[in-house]
Formats: sequence, structure tokens, C-alpha cells
Amino acid sequence: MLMIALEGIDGSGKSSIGKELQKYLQNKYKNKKILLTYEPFTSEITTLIQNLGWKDGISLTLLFSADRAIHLNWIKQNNPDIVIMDRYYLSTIAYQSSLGVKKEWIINVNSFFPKPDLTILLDLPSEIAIKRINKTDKFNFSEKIQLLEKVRHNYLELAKEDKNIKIIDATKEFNTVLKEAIMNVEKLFS
Ligand SMILES: Nc1ncnc2c1ncn2[C@@H]1O[C@H](COP(=O)(O)OP(=O)(O)OP(=O)(O)O)[C@@H](O)[C@H]1O
Ligand SMILES: Cc1cn([C@H]2C[C@H](O)[C@@H](COP(=O)(O)O)O2)c(=O)[nH]c1=O
Repeated sequence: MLMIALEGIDGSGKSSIGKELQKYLQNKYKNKKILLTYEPFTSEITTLIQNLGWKDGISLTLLFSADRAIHLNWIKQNNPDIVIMDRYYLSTIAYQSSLGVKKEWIINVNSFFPKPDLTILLDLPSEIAIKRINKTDKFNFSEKIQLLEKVRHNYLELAKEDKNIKIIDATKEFNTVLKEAIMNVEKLFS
């Protein structure tokens, strides 16, 4: 199974790119099973987080990571050839460390999860992202929005440490971003 993770701050274009990437791959590899999944995965943990708010970074780390364990079990049961994940453990490292949680501890908690074959990081300044964010954001906390530039910086630092994380400039026009995402995915097959 090939695992592709899409990462970036809120509004960076992950969901839009994820949908187009799935369409592209399904059209090209007709007999392969290609799944597109999202984190947070479970409605139960989403509700717990909505009730908790955006302050207690330790609880948030544990909740997002527990949700991930359930997400991965579901993926394994469905046995896809390729899974495109709209957010994965890099989200917990980038977002929850912006709340003051130690990065090393978050990495430790998430060390049970398989490393993706490719992570596409859609990089966008927070002031542009905020203009694009959907009004129906499920975690609509002002504390989170204020931290988005810090989260962006955390992502960029993490990308320096891992050659499987490919940064795409998400300020570019959508089709250009999509082409770059496809080019990176195609390299997995060459
Ligand atoms: N390259 C782009 N240029 C301009 N607008 C874009 C681009 N990519 C996506 N958008 C638009 O930005 C908005 C947010 O995109 P999308 O929902 O895909 O982001 P997201 O990263 O999944 O957001 P979230 O994490 O908040 O769910 C949408 O209205 C989408 O059409
Ligand atoms: C998986 C995960 C997510 N988050 C944050 C990032 C976003 O603000 C929301 C998810 O919303 P989306 O619009 O559906 O992408 O949750 C986080 O802080 N930590 C995580 O591990």
C-alpha cells in the first residue's frame, strides 16, 4: 500500500487537491483501489475536541493520535493500493507543538504509525489562508487561527528534516499546484 499524506495549514488547499488527485490516479490506474481519507476521522473524537477547545495541547495530542489509530485500522481493513490522507501525524506535530507541547513527545506518541511514502506540504502564508478558510470550519477557535503562522513555520522546519516531505507553493494558481502534486506522486511509480 502506498501512503500519500496532504499537509498544510487550514485553507491551504488540501481537500481540493486531494479530490483532484484521487480522480487523476483513479482514471490512470483503473484497476487499483484508491482511497481518499480525512483526519480527524471519527465524529466522536471530533465532538470531544469541539467541547474541549484549543488550549490543552496534551489532551489534543492524545485525542488526535487516538483518532489516527482508529483511522489506520479502518484503512488496513479496506486494503487500498493507494491511500491519500488529508492530514496525518505531521498535523499533530505542527499544530499541537504550537500550543507548547514538546515536539519530541508528540513524535514519540505517533511513532507507532507507519511513515507515509510521500507527504505533500501545501505552503501558504496564514494571511492568505485565513481569507480562503471555509466558514464551516469544524474547529472554529480564534486561538487556533492566531497560531496558524507559527504552525506554518513548524511545518517548514519539519520539512527540512525529511526528504519525503515535498513543499509546494500554494499561493500559485490551483492547476499549477495540482500539476506539481501529480508530478511528485508520479515519481513514486518511476
Ligand atoms: N491554489 C489555490 N488558489 C486559490 N484558491 C484555492 C487554491 N486552492 C484551494 N483554493 C480554495 O481555497 C479554499 C480552501 O481550500 P480547501 O478547502 O481545499 O483547503 P483545506 O486545506 O482543505 O482547508 P481546511 O484545512 O480548512 O479544511 C477553497 O475555497 C478552495 O477552492
Ligand atoms: C489531524 C489534526 C488536525 N488538527 C487541526 C487542523 C485543523 O485546524 C483541524 C482539522 O480541520 P480540517 O479543516 O478538517 O483540516 O484540526 C490538529 O490540530 N491536529 C491534528 O493532528
